[in-house]
Amino acid sequence: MSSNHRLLVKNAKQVVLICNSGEKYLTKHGMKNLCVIENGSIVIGSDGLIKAVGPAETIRAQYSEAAFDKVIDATGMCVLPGLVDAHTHPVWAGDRVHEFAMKLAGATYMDVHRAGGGIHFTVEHTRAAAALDLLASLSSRLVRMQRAGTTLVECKSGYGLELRTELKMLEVIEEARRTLPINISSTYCGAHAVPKGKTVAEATEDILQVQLPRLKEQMSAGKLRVDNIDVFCEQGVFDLSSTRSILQAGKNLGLNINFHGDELHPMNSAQLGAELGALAISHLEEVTDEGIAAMAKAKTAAVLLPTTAYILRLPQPRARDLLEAGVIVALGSDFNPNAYCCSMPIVMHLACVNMRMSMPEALAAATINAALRPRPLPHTRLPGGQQTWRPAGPQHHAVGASDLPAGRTSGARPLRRHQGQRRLR
Ligand SMILES: N=CN[C@@H](CCC(=O)O)C(=O)O
Ligand SMILES: [Zn+2]
Repeated sequence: MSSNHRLLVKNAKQVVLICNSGEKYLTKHGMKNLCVIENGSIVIGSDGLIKAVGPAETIRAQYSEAAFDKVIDATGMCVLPGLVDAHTHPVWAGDRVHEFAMKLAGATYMDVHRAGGGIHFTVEHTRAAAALDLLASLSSRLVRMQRAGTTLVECKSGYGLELRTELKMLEVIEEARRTLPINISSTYCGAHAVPKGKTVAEATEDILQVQLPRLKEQMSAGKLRVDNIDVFCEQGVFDLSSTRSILQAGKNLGLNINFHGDELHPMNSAQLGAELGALAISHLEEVTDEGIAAMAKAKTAAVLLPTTAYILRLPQPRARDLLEAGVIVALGSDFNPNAYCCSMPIVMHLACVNMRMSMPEALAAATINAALRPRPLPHTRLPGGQQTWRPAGPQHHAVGASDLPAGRTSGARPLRRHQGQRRLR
């Protein structure tokens, strides 16, 4: 073998594969027994994709004639897949540090929200901000995330609550996606709160009749890529029925349903998500046993956010119950002006200490499971050669980010079994 390869990472004490049989997600026992190669090496081809992973001896023999642009001696080190952050609100302006004092003095999240602060405060500042300034602050936040190991991040809009600013936020996310060396899954969250001066019914109508049709236009014209639709389904925000209509309308546009549910009150969001074929539901601090069973059956992922329970002093999400029931459990930082955490390692740490997940479970939740996305069905050609996904549903298998370049992957890459592999417990 004598072609030029981009990189050889050799002699790592451990190469953590997470899984090795092309799994698209892990549950239960699969999350407890991760696949690890002791003393392993990795070859990256000139296209940036992983060409081979295996015991150092095997790779040495197979690639003895190969030339590498770069060689990293990883002796004594552990090689992990890129981390995946499944829930963030990283596009915003306006510092909410003053609310921390209010919360320490006893105000709840909804007290602040009802008093016109919280999301409303951020909406006011984000509406007034220039797109370039939002892009600059988003970029520096994404760089911080990347420095902490994140290679794929879900980014939401949701601080506009009207067409102009929601589009501005999605365009900023699109620009970051196009230009920054981090992978992004983009989420339209126009139903993050009911805007001041509107009722829930009016806000829902605006989303259904104004915002979503315009989003569809922008997507069809190839100006915007949006992957998911989100709603904050909560008492005093969007009720179950308005949540249903917005999510269903998003699904009809081909967006994956990925929404905030059962956070502060049991809303039966989990059951609704399962029924609609949601890809994921975030928070779930107040999920019921019935909701857990429905999510396990529908293969709807639970995105747990340990920073939220920490900062808001909420009950911890029921990670153990979700795991035991066989739900696909993922993790996210919930980075937002109220929970300022860019680091998935800290999120994993909190998940272990406060939610009683094991280290292998937390790693699987922050890699393969957080990269869950629906399998692309046969492409539908749109005018202009653009391609689209068919709507997600529980019948579709999820796939990991396995078509991403090496160093930007989630670890959800099918790998061959090699001698010397073992399970990490
Ligand atoms: N719960 C709703 N949304 C965010 C908080 C957003 C904000 O407070 O600005 C969350 O996921 O925690
Ligand atoms: Zn959120």
